Amino acid sequence: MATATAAAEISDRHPPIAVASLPHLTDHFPTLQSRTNPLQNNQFFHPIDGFYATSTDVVLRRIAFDLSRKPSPAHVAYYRAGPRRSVYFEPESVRAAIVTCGGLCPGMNTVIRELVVGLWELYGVRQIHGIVAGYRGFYSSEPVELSLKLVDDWHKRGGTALRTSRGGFDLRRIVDAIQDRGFNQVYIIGGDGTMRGAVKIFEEVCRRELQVAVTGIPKTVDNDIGIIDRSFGFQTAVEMAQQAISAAHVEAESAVNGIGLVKLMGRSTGHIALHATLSSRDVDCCLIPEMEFYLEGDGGLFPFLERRLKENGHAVLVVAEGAGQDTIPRTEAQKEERDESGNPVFLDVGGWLKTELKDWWARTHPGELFTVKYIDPTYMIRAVPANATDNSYCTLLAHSAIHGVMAGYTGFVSGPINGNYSYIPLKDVAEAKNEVNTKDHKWAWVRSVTNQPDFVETRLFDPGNQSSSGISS
Ligand SMILES: Nc1ncnc2c1ncn2[C@@H]1O[C@H](COP(=O)(O)OP(=O)(O)O)[C@@H](O)[C@H]1O
Ligand SMILES: O=P(O)(O)OC[C@H]1O[C@](O)(COP(=O)(O)O)[C@@H](O)[C@@H]1O
Ligand SMILES: [Mg+2]
Repeated sequence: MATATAAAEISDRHPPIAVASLPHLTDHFPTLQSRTNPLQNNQFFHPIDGFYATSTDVVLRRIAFDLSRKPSPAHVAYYRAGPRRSVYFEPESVRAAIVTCGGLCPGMNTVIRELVVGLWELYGVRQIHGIVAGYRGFYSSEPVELSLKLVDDWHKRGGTALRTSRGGFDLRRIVDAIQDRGFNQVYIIGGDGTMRGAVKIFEEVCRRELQVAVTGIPKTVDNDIGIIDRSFGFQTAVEMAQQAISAAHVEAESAVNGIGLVKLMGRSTGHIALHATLSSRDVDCCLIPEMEFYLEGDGGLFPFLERRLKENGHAVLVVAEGAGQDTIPRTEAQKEERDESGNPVFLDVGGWLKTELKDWWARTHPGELFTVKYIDPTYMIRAVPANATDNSYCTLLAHSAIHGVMAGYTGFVSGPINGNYSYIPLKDVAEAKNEVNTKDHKWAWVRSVTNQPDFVETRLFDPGNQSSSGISS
């Protein structure tokens, strides 16, 4: 059969699998003794064949390929997350520290709770400490003792019960505190900035030859962290974003020439705006940081909105906070402004658009009714408890992290890759970005749902404008 031949040819060309190696405590402590995983004697687990993940269980990073293209030199794969048959910690000797850093994200409390529950129930660990208010908490406050009882209902609460902050990353003092307090497992929950900090902590721990496992649990409401499928809390945030879009839609369609304008989170990536647009279907135009746009002239935002107002009487516009930042006029001082973590401070693209829209309408349609209702649900979409899907995701994430640490891995992150929980080198995650690819199918879906201009090629495809496009028949 032709297909069998094709399959044979393909397997001949099948590139080798390159497994991303993970740092392990035995790299620095080769004589460290392993012991049987206490799960073996846990009354709630009956380890059967396949229960323990082994070093040959891997997850492929990419699962979609174009067979007609030259194969890449190797498939990249990551170790599958899960309990290992042997562990490198005696439960009684574990002193775990958990810290949350950066902005809020639905599910942070669930991750903390499940780290405590997993360590306590699965592995019998009792010394679990919460670091208060982000990285600075390592050296500026007393840790809180965490117990099953204390964290019992934390998964129902938004925010982080440990509190969080930006800035305050003092590497020497943080690692001094880890050393002085005798922490040997450090669980760091945070976004891209936090992960970059975690890499430095891991490297310093190695440099000082401390027997400490460091793991990162990626938290980012706007899904800007690469390699993993998505971050926890993202789905919850998209659901909340949709409520804002619905409200904007109601306001817009109840007005005469009404524009509903919603600003959503997304500093450098427009995933929340994109997903909320795709699922809401009320959106006429979605603006994201990965795509430049312009307001007036052929193919611009305003002529497009004018057409929509003429056709439908209203329009809904969704804009990610990082969109248009290069277009909004700003002073030299504003250009330099940074938050405590060093992130650039953005100007309010929603407020700016609202003003520009009003000016444009007053200029071009004097005396005609026009309304812009601007909704900025920024903190509402992230300060809520996680939904059911995100809650179970947080649980698996936390337990995966614990299994990896107990097995002696360090300098790693757990996260789902193509739906399978995996262990990824921390450094790779800290460096990987997850931007919206405006050239791929997902963005094409957005454009097919909204029919919005692409702000680049519109004139080329406008049949009424062929002379200026250079297209000849
Ligand atoms: N490059 C970096 N090196 C070390 N620490 C960093 C770095 N970037 C950010 N941090 C620290 O990580 C923490 C969170 O960073 P931030 O950017 O505010 O949030 P997020 O982790 O959610 O992106 C802060 O304490 C900040 O000082
Ligand atoms: O006012 P804050 O707490 O600095 O938070 C605002 C920022 O936090 C975020 O929600 C998330 O950012 P991080 O992932 O870097 O924490 C951004 O989208 C937003 O600009
Ligand atoms: Mg960030």
